Amino acid sequence: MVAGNWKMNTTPAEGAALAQAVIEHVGTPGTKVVFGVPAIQLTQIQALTSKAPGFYVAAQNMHQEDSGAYTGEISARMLAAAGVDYVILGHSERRDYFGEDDTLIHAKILKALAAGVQPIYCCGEKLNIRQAGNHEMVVGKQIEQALFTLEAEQMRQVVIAYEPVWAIGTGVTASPEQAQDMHAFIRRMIHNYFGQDVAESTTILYGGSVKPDNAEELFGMPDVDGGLVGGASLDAAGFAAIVKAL
Ligand SMILES: O=C[C@H](O)COP(=O)(O)O
Repeated sequence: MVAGNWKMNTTPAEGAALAQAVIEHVGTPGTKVVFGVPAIQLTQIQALTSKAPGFYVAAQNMHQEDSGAYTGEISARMLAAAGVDYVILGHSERRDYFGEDDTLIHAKILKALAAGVQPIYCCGEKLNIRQAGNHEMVVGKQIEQALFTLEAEQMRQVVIAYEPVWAIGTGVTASPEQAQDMHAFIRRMIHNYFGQDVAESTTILYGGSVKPDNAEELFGMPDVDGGLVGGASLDAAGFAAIVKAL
């Protein structure tokens, strides 16, 4: 899978043009291609992807309750009813700027699964944690808290995105070996808790300064199943090149 996270970029007109251009550049993809778009564009991009085999649409966030007095929020039920396929949960920007922790993210994951929207669960360590050599401990705890009460059948619906925070939007990407080591660690954790079958079928994406010129090397690592792409997903030709690298 290659998922683009547009974050808070593009107007509806710009978003429609971007998605259309990517679809034209890529043609029929040999992998799943996901557009993670601003909420206001979900129905519009869904209308495009529903006619383009291999393309899907993702929300960038949702609320953990079904409905109620939560001004400004969107529920999993609404996403499902709008035909949204995936929802990005636990992105480091949600954790840092909106105070989301793994208890809250876990609640959101359960709601998304119950509604039939597949979570793309983001985890990853900050630079000081990596420098102290504690990255496996921190990411391990994130995985455990967010995912380790799910049933195996629920876990099969979850996509994991490992995004070292120090690589997001910085131009500094993890080396292919650093990405592989962490992905293998995450897959071992999934294996130990959910068993081999689930571990092998779980898609683990790498995110953090993925660009057309480093995608092939990163995606070439055995446990890297694709990417969650931020900045480079806003350029149609560049994003298409990343899709083709996979
Ligand atoms: O969700 C995507 C990540 O935050 C990566 O962003 P980036 O590719 O701009 O580093």
